[in-house]
Amino acid sequence: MTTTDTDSTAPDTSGRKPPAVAATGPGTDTLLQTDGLTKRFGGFTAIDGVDFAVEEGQLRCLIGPNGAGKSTLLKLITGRHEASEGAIYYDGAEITDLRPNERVDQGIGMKFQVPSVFDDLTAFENMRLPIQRVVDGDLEPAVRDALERVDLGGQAETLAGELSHGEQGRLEIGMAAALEPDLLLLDEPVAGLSVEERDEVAELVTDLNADGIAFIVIEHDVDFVADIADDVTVLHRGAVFREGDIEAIRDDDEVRRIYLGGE
Ligand SMILES: Nc1ncnc2c1ncn2[C@@H]1O[C@H](COP(=O)(O)OP(=O)(O)OP(=O)(O)O)[C@@H](O)[C@H]1O
Repeated sequence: MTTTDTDSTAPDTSGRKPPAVAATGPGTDTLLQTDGLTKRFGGFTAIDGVDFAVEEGQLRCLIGPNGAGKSTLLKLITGRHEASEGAIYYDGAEITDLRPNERVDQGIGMKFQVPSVFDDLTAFENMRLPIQRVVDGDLEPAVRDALERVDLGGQAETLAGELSHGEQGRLEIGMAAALEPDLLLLDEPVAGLSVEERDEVAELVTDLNADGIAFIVIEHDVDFVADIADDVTVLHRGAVFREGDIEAIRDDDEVRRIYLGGE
C-alpha cells in the first residue's frame, strides 16, 4: 500500500502532471512508467521522486555508484518493496499496490543477484518449475526447448549445483524468460563471471531482446553495458542523474566523476 494523502477521486490541484496510466496504455510505446517514485527506509530516502520509463522492447541499463538505489528501484518495480510515495504504471494499468506474484502474472520477470536455482534439482527439473505455470499438457518438449534456448540442452540431467556460474546464470535467465514476460529485470547478471561467460550472457540477453522482451539490467561492468544496451540511465543518490546512449554516458565528465572514477 502506498502512503499518500491524496484522495484519488478528488481533482488534482497539486500542479503535478496527471497520472501516467494512459502513457503506458494502448497506442503508446511506453511499457513501464514510474511517477515520482519514492522509497524511504526510516529517515533515509533511497529512491527520491524518480520518473523512469521503459519502452516496449527496449533494453535499458541502470548504472550508478554503490548505494545509488539501483536494486531498490528494481525491487519497487517487482513489488519486493512497497513505495513510500509515487506510482508505477505498466501496460496501461497502475501496479503500485499489486503483490509480486500479480506483477509476474502481468508480465514482469526478474532474475535476482542472489542465485535462485535449486542446486539439488537438475537443470531440467529447475526449468520445469516455471514451464508448468504457463504450459498445459506435456511439459517435456517445452522444457527441452527452453533449455535449448539458453544453450543448456546437453546439461538437462546435470544438477544445477554442478553447473558453472555462467550456466547457472543462463538457467536462471531462461527460467525467468520461460514465464513469457514482456519486461525482464536483471540485477548484475554477469557479476563474478569470466569474460567468455559474460559474452554468453550478453548474447542470450541480446537474443531474448530481439524476440521482443524489454529489459532493465543493473550492471557495473561498463563493457557489458556497451555490448548490450540501447539506453542507459545513471542513478545517483536515489535520483536520475543522466539518461542517454552508452557513448554519451561514457563521455559525460560528471558521470565519470561520480561513477567511473574520473579517469
Ligand atoms: N532494506 C533496507 N533497509 C535500509 N536501508 C536500505 C535497505 N535497502 C537498501 N538500503 C539503502 O538504500 C541505499 C540504496 O541501496 P541499493 O541496494 O538500492 O543501492 P545499489 O545502487 O543497488 O547499490 P550496489 O551497487 O552497491 O548494489 C543504500 O544506502 C542502502 O544502504
